[in-house]
Amino acid sequence: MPSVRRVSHDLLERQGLTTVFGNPGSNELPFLADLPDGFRYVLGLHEGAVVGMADGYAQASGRPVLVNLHAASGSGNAMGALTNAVASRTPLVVLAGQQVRPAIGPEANLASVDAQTLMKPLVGWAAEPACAEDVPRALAQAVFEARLQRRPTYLSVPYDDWSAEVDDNALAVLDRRVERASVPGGEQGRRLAERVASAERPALVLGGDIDSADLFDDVVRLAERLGGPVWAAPSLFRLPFPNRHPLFRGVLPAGIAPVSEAFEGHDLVLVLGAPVFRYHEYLPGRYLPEGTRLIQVTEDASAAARAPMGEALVADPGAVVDLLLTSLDAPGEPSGPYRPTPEPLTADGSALHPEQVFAALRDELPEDTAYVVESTSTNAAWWRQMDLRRQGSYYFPAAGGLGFGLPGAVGVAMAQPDRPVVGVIGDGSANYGITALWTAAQHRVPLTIVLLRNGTYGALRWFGGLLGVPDAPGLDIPGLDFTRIAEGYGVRARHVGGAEELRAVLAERPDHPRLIQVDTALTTP
Ligand SMILES: Cc1ncc(Cn2c(C)c(CCOP(=O)(O)OP(=O)(O)O)sc2=O)c(N)n1
Ligand SMILES: [Ca+2]
Repeated sequence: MPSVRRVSHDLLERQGLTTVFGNPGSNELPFLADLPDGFRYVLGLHEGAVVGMADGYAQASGRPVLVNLHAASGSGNAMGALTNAVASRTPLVVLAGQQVRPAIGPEANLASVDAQTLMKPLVGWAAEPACAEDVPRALAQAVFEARLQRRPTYLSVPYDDWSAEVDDNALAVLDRRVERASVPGGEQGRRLAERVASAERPALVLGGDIDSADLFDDVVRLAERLGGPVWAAPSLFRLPFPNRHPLFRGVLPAGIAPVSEAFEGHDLVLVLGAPVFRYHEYLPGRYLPEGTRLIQVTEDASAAARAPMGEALVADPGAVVDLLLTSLDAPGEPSGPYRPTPEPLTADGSALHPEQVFAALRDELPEDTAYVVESTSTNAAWWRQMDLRRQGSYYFPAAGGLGFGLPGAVGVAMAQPDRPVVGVIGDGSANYGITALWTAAQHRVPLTIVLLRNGTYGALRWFGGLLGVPDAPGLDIPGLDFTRIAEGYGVRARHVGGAEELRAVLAERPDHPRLIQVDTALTTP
């Protein structure tokens, strides 16, 4: 009879989870034994980097990804990075090792006490099978839950289960096919189409799911058909619309009152592929202006259930976009030229203004470059200078948890080896996932990291002013040299002084990872 391990490896192979991101402990070794050909194990030196890389890889490949972590200590290290994966609705399957069952209750060393509770409420589903024979089915459930709910799942498996033998019943899970299909048909579809068609001043709000679901070009057609303004939903982690398109009004401010002000004068706000809304600063006010109706379309039932206002339709946004494009008879036409980019601001002294760095990226890198950004005081500069017009062009930590950027860039580059990938990372953020540089070097990932060094936690300086704590301690991070840190992890690095030198270096196309450090002036987010 086959072993739990053999059946589980077979299941993972059939479900396409053959790239495993991990950091092993002794509990995990029995699962890793006899990994079949075709499996690729990508080692990260810290679990935060492991999950960040897996998150980037899963987002860029559009497929669930297996993450193999050590019991409580490894799973605990992964929590911060998991907050981003939860917010970006990334389907990660986290498989953690566990002590043998008789050793869990007495809390022997490496026992993960109450393992499936440890990761809640972060993961959408967590379990520890009651017996070895149930492991293949539980693993299949973890994969299907992650894929259906688009949320990380967690499975804790005692390490002696993998060698246990299973009967033919356990093999039944190998042929399972589990899919979701939700298209608003009949009366639901007609009513929605009429509401949108009859709106006099509609506005569109687009979420990260639009980019994740590769609807980037479809929503441009829909927006040009509707003719109204388009916003990106607050707390943007993927770009859902060309940022210089004449209809694009930018990212909605993350406060209740300013969002309501933005909707003034619109009789219908159609929200596609976003929660309503992921506010940030607490700025109380009316949720919606008088006379404005909001309809949210999302396949995330929890997001639909928890929204504080408006109507919600739990459906596939892609199917709704198709429905509206078919039913709206307004011909629609391109809405004029894309907005030109302004001259980049400059800074006093030797440091560059972030806008000069971003203008160099825009001018010197190919149009299909994918950017993974984690620099929290330069968002305004970034959107003033960048001109992104392709699906999958922009990734940002979805829950604002630092430590996604650098590992995420490695993961995106591994998933899309034929696309230029650039990480734009602050000197504060870089430290939360720095060990991913080693993995990039080991796998010779073609990747450019642009390290913005302003010597401080710039965004917190700005928040300090906002919150009346201008002289908060612990905000300066002087003396970091990421060229030497990177070289220590095996990644070639250089410091560039001026804009022209930066442009010349960016124009090179190395086939290996590199880090470019540039001193930048502090700006406000
Ligand atoms: C895991 C984690 N720790 C701490 C923070 C708090 N934090 C921190 C520490 C920021 C400063 C980031 O500094 P940076 O150098 O990366 O970028 P800027 O200088 O452009 O702000 S922004 C922010 O929210 C966080 N978001 N996530
Ligand atoms: Ca900084």
